[in-house]
Amino acid sequence: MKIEQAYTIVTSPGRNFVTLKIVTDQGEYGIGDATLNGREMAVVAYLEEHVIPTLIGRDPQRIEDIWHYLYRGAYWRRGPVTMTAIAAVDMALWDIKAKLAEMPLYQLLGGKSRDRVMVYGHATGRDIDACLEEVARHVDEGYKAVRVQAGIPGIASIYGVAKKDGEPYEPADADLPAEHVWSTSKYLNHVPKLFAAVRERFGDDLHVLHDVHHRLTPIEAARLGKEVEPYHLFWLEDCVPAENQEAFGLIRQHTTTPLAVGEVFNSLFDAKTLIENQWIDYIRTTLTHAGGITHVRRIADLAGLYHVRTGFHGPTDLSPVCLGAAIHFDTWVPNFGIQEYMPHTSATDEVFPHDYRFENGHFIVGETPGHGVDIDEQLAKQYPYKRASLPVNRLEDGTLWHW
Ligand SMILES: O=C(O)[C@H](O)[C@@H](O)[C@H](O)[C@H](O)CO
Ligand SMILES: [Mg+2]
Repeated sequence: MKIEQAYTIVTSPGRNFVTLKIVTDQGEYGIGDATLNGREMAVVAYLEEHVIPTLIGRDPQRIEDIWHYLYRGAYWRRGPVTMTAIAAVDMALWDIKAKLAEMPLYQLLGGKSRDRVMVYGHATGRDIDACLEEVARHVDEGYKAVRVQAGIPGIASIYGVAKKDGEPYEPADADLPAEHVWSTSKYLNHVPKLFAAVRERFGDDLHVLHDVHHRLTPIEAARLGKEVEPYHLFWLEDCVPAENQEAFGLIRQHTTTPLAVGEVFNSLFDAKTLIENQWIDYIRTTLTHAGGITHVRRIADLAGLYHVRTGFHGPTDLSPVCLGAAIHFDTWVPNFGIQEYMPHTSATDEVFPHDYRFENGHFIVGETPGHGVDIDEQLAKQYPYKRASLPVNRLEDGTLWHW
């Protein structure tokens, strides 16, 4: 069996998605997600110019060999563009292999470790009251876990909070990056009040999470972790930028609040020190941005040795192809923690027909051979690519900060 053809499909049903389709000489095909939010066309160019021409004629069943060919063979290792391109190939090849085996992907990985996959949804509001209403809506819809992000008095625009209450949040909202103003002290003073209000209204059973989105220093993160300890967060996410993995050692010494990190990682080596020192509790790296199933499986296996569980990234800027494959992975992986879930628009769901379903706060994996997600290429053509950039943050004095 040979790979006969491979091509990228760029579509924007509300937001941009990049999909790689690989077709064999026997007519079987697989698809992989190659979406890197705000940098989509860099991955398209990498795939079209450097990856696809080397795939033609190869045996699609040799997933491991193709992975190493693309990783080692490039000489230039790692990086989000390279690893997203490799991930798309890997996901498409696992899709093909599972279709050939006539099995849903989770069976090939080792079968079910659980019947359903717990997810967390996003509650966001311009102020605490609006945010609590959104938490209530999620609880009514059956969610067992909710991420809570509220506007901060004195900060006009902040990550995770929609411009208007009730609207879906979409960060890549401008052709060129919007500029926001950030104040660490206003943020740190407000967040504990938010979680006090959440616990007072919803009691102890609901799992609550919070995303700091990389904006603190280690000692500030330690303070926040300590101050929210009484509210028993499921996790505190990305409390500092993580290029310097040692920084987490300091945070860990100060707080028992569980720590999650890794949505921007693209390699096992981004997480190795964090995992081996047991400085984190959840690893968030998902399939699309870190070399696909083949590589993320290695990360999860290492994590399992150190009591670190998975908590895959799942915003709307990963396509249903990534989400579908992730649900298979989540259903199998022994050290599963939780799966992030931001519902896609109905236009996106139509372009990407899928067999996973949401039920009572959980995803239920489908039984279709492969990863269970397809793309309607005709419909995809109706939504042309439109450049969209993520915002940047500046401190009140104008210094460029982390967004
Ligand atoms: O926890 C999350 O879901 C993330 O922080 C996202 O919302 C990122 O900001 C987005 O993926 C950037 O493109
Ligand atoms: Mg995040």
